[in-house]
Amino acid sequence: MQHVEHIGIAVKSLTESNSLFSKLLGVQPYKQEGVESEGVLTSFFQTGQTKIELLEATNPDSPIAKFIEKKGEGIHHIAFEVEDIESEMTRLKSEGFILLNEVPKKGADNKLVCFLHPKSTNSVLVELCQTIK
Ligand SMILES: CC[C@H](C(=O)O)C(=O)SCCNC(=O)CCNC(=O)[C@H](O)C(C)(C)COP(=O)(O)OP(=O)(O)OC[C@H]1O[C@@H](n2cnc3c(N)ncnc32)[C@H](O)[C@@H]1OP(=O)(O)O
Ligand SMILES: [Co+2]
Repeated sequence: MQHVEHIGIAVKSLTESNSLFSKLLGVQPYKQEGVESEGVLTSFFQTGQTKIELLEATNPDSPIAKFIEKKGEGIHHIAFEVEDIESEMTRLKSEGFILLNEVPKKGADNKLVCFLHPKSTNSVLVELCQTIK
């Protein structure tokens, strides 16, 4: 695992939270991107080497909608940059971590991603990200 690539924050309104985080961070989001497969609209802020990813659900079945329904807005996941996502997935699986997808899937911000089940990571939803070259 390399650095923390982004921290994912579940929000009800991207418009409102974009404004709040722009004030908080002193920067504007550098991109907004929908990921239909996840039922999310994302907004990214660069904060040094790491990013803040705000996530709004675009349908009621979205993991973000379910999260907010159960827990309200807040930190949703931590994403780590990895060099080779497939070898990292193999390594983590052999270490007993539970992969939520067996094949890397297309995420936002030009990444291939995989998620680990929180029950195998001390209740922290972990995302692996590999930059698509
Ligand atoms: C990929 C695009 C973008 C990117 O960066 O590129 C994204 O980051 S998209 C982010 C949204 N997508 C995902 O989160 C995909 C992975 N998530 C899932 O598969 C589910 O959300 C899952 C399995 C984590 C939870 O599924 P579900 O909500 O259906 O199950 P439960 O509500 O029963 O939860 C089971 C258990 O997990 C706990 N939980 C749920 N979400 C989280 C969370 N974000 N962090 C920590 N723990 C979480 C929940 O409380 C339950 O625990 P229990 O003790 O049984 O109550
Ligand atoms: Co993410």
